[in-house]
Amino acid sequence: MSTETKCNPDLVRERAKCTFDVNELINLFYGSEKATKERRHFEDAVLAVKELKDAIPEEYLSHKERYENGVRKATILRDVYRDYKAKHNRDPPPNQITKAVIKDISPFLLHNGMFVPTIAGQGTPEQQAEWLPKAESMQIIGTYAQTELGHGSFIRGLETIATYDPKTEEFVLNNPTLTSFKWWPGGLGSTVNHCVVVAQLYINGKSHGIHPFIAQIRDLDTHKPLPGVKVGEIGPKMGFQTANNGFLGFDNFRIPRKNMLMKNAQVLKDGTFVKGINEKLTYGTMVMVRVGIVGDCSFYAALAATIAVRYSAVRHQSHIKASEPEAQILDYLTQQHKLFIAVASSHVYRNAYLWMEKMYTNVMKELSQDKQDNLPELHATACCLKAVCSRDAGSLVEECRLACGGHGYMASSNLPLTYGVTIAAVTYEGERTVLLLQTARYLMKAWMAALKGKVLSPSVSYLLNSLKESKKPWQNTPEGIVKGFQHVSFGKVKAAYETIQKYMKQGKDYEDAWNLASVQLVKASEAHSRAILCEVSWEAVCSSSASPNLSRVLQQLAQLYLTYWTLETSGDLLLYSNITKDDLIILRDKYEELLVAIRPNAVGLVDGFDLRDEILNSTLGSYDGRVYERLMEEALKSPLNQETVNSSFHKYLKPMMEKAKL
Ligand SMILES: CCCCC/C=C/C(=O)SCCNC(=O)CCNC(=O)[C@H](O)C(C)(C)COP(=O)(O)OP(=O)(O)OC[C@H]1O[C@@H](n2cnc3c(N)ncnc32)[C@H](O)[C@@H]1OP(=O)(O)O
Ligand SMILES: Cc1cc2nc3c(=O)[nH]c(=O)nc-3n(C[C@H](O)[C@H](O)[C@H](O)COP(=O)(O)OP(=O)(O)OC[C@H]3O[C@@H](n4cnc5c(N)ncnc54)[C@H](O)[C@@H]3O)c2cc1C
Repeated sequence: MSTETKCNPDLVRERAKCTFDVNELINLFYGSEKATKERRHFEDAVLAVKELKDAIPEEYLSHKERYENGVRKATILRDVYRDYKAKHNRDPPPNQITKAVIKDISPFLLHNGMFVPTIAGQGTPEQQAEWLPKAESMQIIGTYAQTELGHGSFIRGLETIATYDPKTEEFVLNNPTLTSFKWWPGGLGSTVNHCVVVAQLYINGKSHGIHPFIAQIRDLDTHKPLPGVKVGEIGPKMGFQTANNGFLGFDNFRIPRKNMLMKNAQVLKDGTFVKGINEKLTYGTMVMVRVGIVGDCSFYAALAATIAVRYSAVRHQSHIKASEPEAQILDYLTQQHKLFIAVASSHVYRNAYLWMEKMYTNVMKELSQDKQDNLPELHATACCLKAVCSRDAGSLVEECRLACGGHGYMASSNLPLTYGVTIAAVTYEGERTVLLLQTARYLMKAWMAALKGKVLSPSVSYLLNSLKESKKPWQNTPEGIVKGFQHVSFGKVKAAYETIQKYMKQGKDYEDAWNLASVQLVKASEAHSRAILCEVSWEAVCSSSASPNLSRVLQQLAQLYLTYWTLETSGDLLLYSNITKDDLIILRDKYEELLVAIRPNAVGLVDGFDLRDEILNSTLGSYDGRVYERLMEEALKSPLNQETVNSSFHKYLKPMMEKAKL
């Protein structure tokens, strides 16, 4: 963290006002004092590498240069990770320092994030022994190639074909149509030489569904595509410019039998297909990544909030009272309304992520003992939390950007890029609506079980309680609000179920009735997610080991989240809970009181995310608050400012002006 020697005086004053120990918050947020120390130590090691610093901002580079610079830095970063591991005999601690180096998305994201985990999760011990050492040491570089031009959401509809040839004991990979071409995989464009390819398995003309295969697609020495492989990059996008997303097609491309990842299903030498215990285990990597995305949402909300809150403390505009100097924009209640929800949401997502991570670890342990009972709950919960947190986080980042006025539109604020990256998660790893409908399937089943009085899984057990408690009066307490959100979810689940029944009674089949009820089903899933987020985050705050000073502020943040969403969804609460208009007025006042109570700690709270200037990468959000100086310094880096007169003057402007005289 930078020193306060040249700090903007407003920020110095803000920090002096803070009522809690910022270091305590940092340690709590990241797990412990030791975790903070180790993370900072690793970040120091990365930032000490001079070659990782960019000479000019990436925005001035061409698409190609930007990618090449990304690969250059990703390889150096990889060395730092390797050296750390060799020295400390363990992986570096969880950190976000890649953001300080790559800024956008690493071309190795899919290698580390999905290629290696898929081998680990879907490979047999022999396959793991063969591929993991090479992949983990980067002797080979891979990606996860599932989505195609024609299909992303509906993966049973994928068209890439893997036909088993028992004579040679090989699979023959083919992409028979344009729509079957793989499209999107990160790193595929020009970086990787291997990939996990998800393809339809055919044996003796019979389809056996989709399975993961490892294919080497480029020569390890020349990096040229191997014969039978057509591969390239898909071009510029809204964000993810350095992720190197690519396309891929195979033409009678052969891979050995052992390259089908066979932890779940197997193909024996003679072509016998051995089914796995549950074909959905093939989707396992996606579940893992969806859980991780909830944690990413916490980071992006924290990053945007840090930039916007610090900027709002430094920025003065207009007067609250005519007799007083221009106010810090952070003093406007409307600004607090825009920003504090981002601070609060980052904590909520963090707690939800930790809760989901525990659920994931438990289910993985159970699966290793062939126990699958809790897999549907894990899948349903990961789907809806990923869907809701990513959409909300995208909106929060955009709100933080707008809250920075014109300067928020500058690339150098880092808010436009952050928005592009955050919002991508609404689509990748399962499109939002599609995932919410997966959760709705689970909710409908849970509802039917509730009607029969059966015991429900913990995350939906409130459906049974709500059935019993629906007559109890509303309570204006955090616990009462949590119950209120559960009642809303209960009401929406019930309504969606009854709508399906209504259509079926009218003669529709279940699928059509489902489609006709699907707007309600999506809303029921959203309400279920909100109930989980509220319950989990409130419980986390209540059971935290924080000191009284910090605990007070964390409770304020959690209550802000609960109250914000109560007011945002008041119509639903009026419909489905026993809240009254008077309760809503009390809560509106409470919300405004919370904004005022949080205000003195706003800067301390974002300092508590402990995001270094290099990670923030923002002219507006740095620790010292030198906003205007940085804006000018960055502007002066523009290539257009490296010459007094640009050649376009002589080529175009002057001739135009002279023509105009004639
Ligand atoms: C490191 C960060 C990298 C970020 C870069 C991005 C990478 C990517 O985007 S990779 C590509 C990601 N792609 C997707 O996420 C595709 C989304 N689609 C799906 O996951 C599936 O197609 C589906 C789940 C939407 C539907 O699958 P389908 O086979 O058609 O299943 P049904 O709808 O018929 O449901 C059957 C049954 O299976 C259960 N189920 C589905 N998925 C899972 C799962 N992962 N785990 C456990 N169970 C699962 C589902 O709940 C149904 O159960 P029942 O209701 O009991 O029948
Ligand atoms: C930045 C980024 C990185 C990515 N990286 C990878 C990667 O590394 N590897 C990889 O394999 N893939 C990757 N993807 C692809 C990604 O996983 C898919 O784009 C995603 O799963 C959505 O699928 P789709 O594009 O087919 O959307 P579609 O399904 O075509 O969605 C279009 C619309 O149709 C609606 N829709 C579709 N099906 C239904 C339904 N059943 N019911 C109701 N509505 C429906 C959706 O709600 C949406 O509104 C990436 C995508 C992005 C944006």
